[in-house]
Amino acid sequence: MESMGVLMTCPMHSYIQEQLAKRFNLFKLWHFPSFVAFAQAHGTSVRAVVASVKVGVDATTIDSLPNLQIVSTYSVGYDNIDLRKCREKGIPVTNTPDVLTDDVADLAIALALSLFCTISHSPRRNSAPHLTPKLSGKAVGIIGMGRIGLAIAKRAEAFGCPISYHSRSVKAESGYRYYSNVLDLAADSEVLVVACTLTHETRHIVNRGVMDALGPKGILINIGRGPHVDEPELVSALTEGRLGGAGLDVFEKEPEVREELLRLENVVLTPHVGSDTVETCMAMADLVIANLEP
Ligand SMILES: O=CC(=O)O
Repeated sequence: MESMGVLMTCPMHSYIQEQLAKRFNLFKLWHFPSFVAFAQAHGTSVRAVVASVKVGVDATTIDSLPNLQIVSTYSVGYDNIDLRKCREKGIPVTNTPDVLTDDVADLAIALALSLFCTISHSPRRNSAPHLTPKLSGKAVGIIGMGRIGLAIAKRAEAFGCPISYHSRSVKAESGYRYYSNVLDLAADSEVLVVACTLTHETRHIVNRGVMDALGPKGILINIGRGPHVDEPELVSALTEGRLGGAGLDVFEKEPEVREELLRLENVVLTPHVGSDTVETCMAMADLVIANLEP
């Protein structure tokens, strides 16, 4: 029996590519001159699409694959998949939750720690005596108290940080202080971490008002999605000293990173690598494959 046709939207970690190739009739979209050319030649063979944060699945793609039965994304976020179209066509969408939670939470803490060090280093280059702000004990506000938000909270608690959060609903069992309003959360936080899902409602959830409420000593960490933060406003706030610093793993127009951000000394940047550890990439790949197998 011929194996199922699976389309990968973009290059991913070698392990997932190898594992998919072993089991399925794998098509790599980037080996074709265009999606149209691919769809004309092989569109009817595809029964599954494997997407990632880099290249998702839009309505045109879904409409061009008449035998599509499942979209499986190699990511926890599925904001770049047209869920409405999938729902309309009865196509299930799967993702890779849980297995990457620890890595993303680790990165949020790593960004906060290295950001404090960076802020302390820049004046030191001018040889003026300067003391380091410390992370321990800082009031941490988390936007989004899902799996990742909770894992960040647990880690920050170990640093003696009081934890507050904003999310769609109160998570009473967490025992952390809930804010129904992001502005108030920011005003009462010294470190504000974005860990929520990207939706229409959470786009630019960190706007100028929130940055100003966080203030000149405040630190913003974004391990969610770039569009959660109004980036031009972020650059102004950092440049004008209205915000203390930012640790960013995600950007508004990935893979591009705004020039100004690269030049600022009070930022630490990583190129959307929250789940890029060997163990987690393998676990994510195994989950994608398990989701595809009948
Ligand atoms: O950003 C990474 C993911 O959604 O897995």
